[in-house]
Amino acid sequence: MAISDQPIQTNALKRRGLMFVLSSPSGAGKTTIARKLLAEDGEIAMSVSVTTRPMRPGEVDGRDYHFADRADFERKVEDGEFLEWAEVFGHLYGTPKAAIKAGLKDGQDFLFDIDWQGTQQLYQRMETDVVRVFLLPPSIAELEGRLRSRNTDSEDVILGRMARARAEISHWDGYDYVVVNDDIDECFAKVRMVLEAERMRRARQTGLVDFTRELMR
Ligand SMILES: Nc1ncnc2c1ncn2[C@@H]1O[C@H](COP(=O)(O)OP(=O)(O)OP(=O)(O)O)[C@@H](O)[C@H]1O
Ligand SMILES: Nc1nc2c(ncn2[C@@H]2O[C@H](COP(=O)(O)O)[C@@H](O)[C@H]2O)c(=O)[nH]1
Repeated sequence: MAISDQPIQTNALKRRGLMFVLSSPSGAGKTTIARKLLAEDGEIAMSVSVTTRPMRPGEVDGRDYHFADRADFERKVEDGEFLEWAEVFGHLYGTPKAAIKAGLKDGQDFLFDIDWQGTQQLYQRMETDVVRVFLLPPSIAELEGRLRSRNTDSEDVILGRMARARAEISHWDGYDYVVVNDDIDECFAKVRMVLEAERMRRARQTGLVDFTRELMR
């Protein structure tokens, strides 16, 4: 059998990882979709942010966030340890730089649950690695219903999140893909399609040069 007649191991082709950003107004469902993606896709890992906000019941330090106090966070900003950072709802949130940069080189994909400010900063710094997906709720009433049924926040916090919702929605045009999260399964399927397609971008598939050279030999 000639070399070029052997089965092609396309899933073994080397590629650079990507930074998959999921943003939405608070309560639209990005955490829900992110958890499904992490459970069902073995090639993507969560980028775990540093935050100064208090831990919620059920959260685990190092898994959901790296929890830090303000002084520690500000020191990390000074030391240039973040790819991006922002203040959201009165607390600081930031993306640690070192692990992400090393992982991308090794073909690791990262999932980001960050807001529009962080997305803009990431895009400015790492444009070609970033894929930006924005989730919208089917309606404002449904958004409020989801925040309430989540049962994690006080009335004041819920009102604060609702007050910011319209401003957050106004950033929809800073994203590459926009998906309405009405039915969870449908939304998830669409988000997954975007991820699969983006993995096949020619520029990310660093193994294509050798592979096509071999095919053409
Ligand atoms: N398509 C959907 N239909 C009904 N409920 C949903 C849907 N998607 C998410 N939810 C529910 O809505 C609530 C809010 O979802 P989630 O916590 O994922 O939002 P979020 O965008 O991550 O919010 P935050 O920015 O505040 O972390 C959760 O209780 C979740 O189970
Ligand atoms: N710019 C960044 N935004 C972040 C980061 N991590 C989370 N977030 C956003 O904060 C709000 C609130 O999150 P919550 O977990 O406290 O409800 C939400 O919009 C997240 O997307 C980050 O590293 N950078």
